[in-house]
Amino acid sequence: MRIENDPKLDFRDVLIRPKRSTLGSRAHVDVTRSFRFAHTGKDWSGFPLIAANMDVVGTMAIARALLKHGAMVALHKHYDADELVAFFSEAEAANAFYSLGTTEADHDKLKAVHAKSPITKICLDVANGYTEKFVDTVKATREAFPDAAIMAGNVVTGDMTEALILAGADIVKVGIGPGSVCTTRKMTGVGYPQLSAIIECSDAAHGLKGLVCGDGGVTVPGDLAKGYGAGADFMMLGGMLAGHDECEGDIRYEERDGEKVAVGMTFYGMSSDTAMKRYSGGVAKYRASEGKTVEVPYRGPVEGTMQELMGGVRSAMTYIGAVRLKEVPKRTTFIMVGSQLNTIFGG
Ligand SMILES: NC(=O)C1=CN([C@@H]2O[C@H](COP(=O)(O)OP(=O)(O)OC[C@H]3O[C@@H](n4cnc5c(N)ncnc54)[C@H](OP(=O)(O)O)[C@@H]3O)[C@@H](O)[C@H]2O)C=CC1
Ligand SMILES: Nc1nc2c(ncn2[C@@H]2O[C@H](COP(=O)(O)O)[C@@H](O)[C@H]2O)c(=O)[nH]1
Ligand SMILES: [K+]
Repeated sequence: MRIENDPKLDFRDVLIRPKRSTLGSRAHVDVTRSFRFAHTGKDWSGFPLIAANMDVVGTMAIARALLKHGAMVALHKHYDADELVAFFSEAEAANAFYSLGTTEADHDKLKAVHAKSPITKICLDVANGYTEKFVDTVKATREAFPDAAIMAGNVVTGDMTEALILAGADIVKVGIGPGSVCTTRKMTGVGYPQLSAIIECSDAAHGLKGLVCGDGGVTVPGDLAKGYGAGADFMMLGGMLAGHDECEGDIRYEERDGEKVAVGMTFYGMSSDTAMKRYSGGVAKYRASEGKTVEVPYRGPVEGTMQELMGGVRSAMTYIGAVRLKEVPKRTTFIMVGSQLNTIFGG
């Protein structure tokens, strides 16, 4: 047994210190980023936010809505091949990742879809990115799809970030246990505070010209700015994008003044009982669920939430004098805090 003593931080443990700047308006900052993917040499630019590959938010409708802002989506894994073929032949699929795990069936489906509609972005997603099997899957996928950008995870340490990039990933997905509907830390005791995970993994990735996506744990728009400040090239969001018209969750309605109004929407982890019942016929005997099922408030079109998220990032940039999103990590000084929000009137 060993104990590591240096502090490891979560989003809530820090704030960003303001800095003198010449920026006069939040309209004067540029939130787009341009990247060259290490393995394909191809360029991408846009707003580096990715909707998580979860049933409720990793949807084709979210992809279409986010594309307007140059943002992305990792589609959930449960569309059938025909739907995927049709979607990936649309222009709206430009910023969408095809997501899959490590099973043979997953990979056969990807090949079948790719043969009809070329896939240019692949998200290899498993709960535990530390297994040999996963590294082998990344290598095999890189060989089979030399021209596709590959995002792979999840991991939380520099060593494994490097291993996945060397195996063929362009983007490493970072986060074990920070998610809004995640119970991995509670069930297993395993995890890593998300801000530190992003700082350490991005440092490792950037040394190899790789990129990272901070996945999970964003609870307020400010966490997005902190993630970019910590070095995340992309940030992935689940819960913050749930509850919208473009989602695939069940809506709950209430009668109000004789009218039926939408009030809530289901949202669940991909390792929850709900997901396992739906896709695997239940929870296997030797494992426990590692996700929750919750109801989030119904929030209308995702457009409003995107404006809040992007507006928060723009404002953060003016506070630290970053004209372009790329400058944010260089201009970020985190200060450790005992409390970050005044909750007298709620969160
Ligand atoms: N970022 C995070 O913290 C987490 C994210 N998730 C999300 O939920 C999805 C579904 O998760 P889930 O169904 O649990 O598994 P996955 O889809 O990740 O993968 C399951 C495969 O990995 C094997 N495996 C080995 N160790 C583990 C482990 N500790 N946890 C999970 N699988 C393991 C499983 O074998 P076997 O079943 O035989 O053990 C199975 O073959 C994930 O793909 C991910 O998107 C889930 C948990 C954590
Ligand atoms: N441990 C679990 N993690 C999960 C599960 N389903 C999804 N996830 C992870 O959460 C993020 C989204 O986080 P959020 O805080 O933005 O909501 C997602 O991308 C996955 O990595 C789960 O069942 N268990
Ligand atoms: K995910």
